[in-house]
Amino acid sequence: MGTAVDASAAVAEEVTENMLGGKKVTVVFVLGGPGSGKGTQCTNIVEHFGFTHLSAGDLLRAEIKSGSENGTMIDNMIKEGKIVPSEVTIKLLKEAMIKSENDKFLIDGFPRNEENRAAFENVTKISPAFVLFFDCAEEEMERRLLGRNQGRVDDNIETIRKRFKVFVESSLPVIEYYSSKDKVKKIDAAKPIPEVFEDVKAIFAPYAPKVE
Ligand SMILES: Nc1ncnc2c1ncn2[C@@H]1O[C@H](COP(=O)(O)OP(=O)(O)OP(=O)(O)O)[C@@H](O)[C@H]1O
Ligand SMILES: Nc1ccn([C@@H]2O[C@H](COP(=O)(O)O)[C@@H](O)[C@H]2O)c(=O)n1
Ligand SMILES: [Mg+2]
Repeated sequence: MGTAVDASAAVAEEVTENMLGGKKVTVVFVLGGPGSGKGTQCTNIVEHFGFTHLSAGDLLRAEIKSGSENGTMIDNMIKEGKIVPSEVTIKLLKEAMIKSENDKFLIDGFPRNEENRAAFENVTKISPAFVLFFDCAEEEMERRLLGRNQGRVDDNIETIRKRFKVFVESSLPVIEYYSSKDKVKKIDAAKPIPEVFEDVKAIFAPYAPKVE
């Protein structure tokens, strides 16, 4: 009797694990300091491994452009390098995952602080398969951001310094949290782009689409 109950509980857990919008999803969090190369490598991962890339920053910038009621607040937060309240960002991520036909997601730049992490877990019940952490020195990240030339309102030296401070004080503890759960795969992101991708590829090999 005890065994039967245990077995059905295990099955139920498997069925409900990481379910969202009626599908079982795989989520990889992609973290690293501003300019560490998260977006650049996500583009490569999408091409080679069939994931959908959801950048929290891009979703927030799209929300500003859409004329949403939260637009002014988000714009002010981004200009100051501050973290937008979790409910706003999680709503955007959740909607994007449900709308997508894919079931494998790279969530780039999220969770950025403990509030992001705990709220995402509470709202979605999703745990990441792992956390990809792009490790890079501030000096190199600063050089990259100042040379990015994509017209971002936060790519100026004052905001960059604020973003570095937020990363150290609020985002590194999230990486430490997942590290304590043995979920972090750390990449040396100071290397040239193709070399970083070689290291990324080794990690994603188990997720390669099957060739029929
Ligand atoms: N390994 C690398 N070596 C040199 N330049 C790089 C490398 N990776 C990315 N870059 C360049 O650095 C800049 C920042 O890269 P990217 O936008 O991917 O960083 P990010 O981590 O997404 O930053 P943010 O958190 O600000 O969105 C871009 O101009 C990109 O071309
Ligand atoms: N979880 C997040 C992610 C981002 N932001 C805000 O967007 C800015 C830009 O993010 P990028 O990942 O594109 O660099 C970031 O500095 C924050 O202001 C956020 O609030 N929460
Ligand atoms: Mg980015």
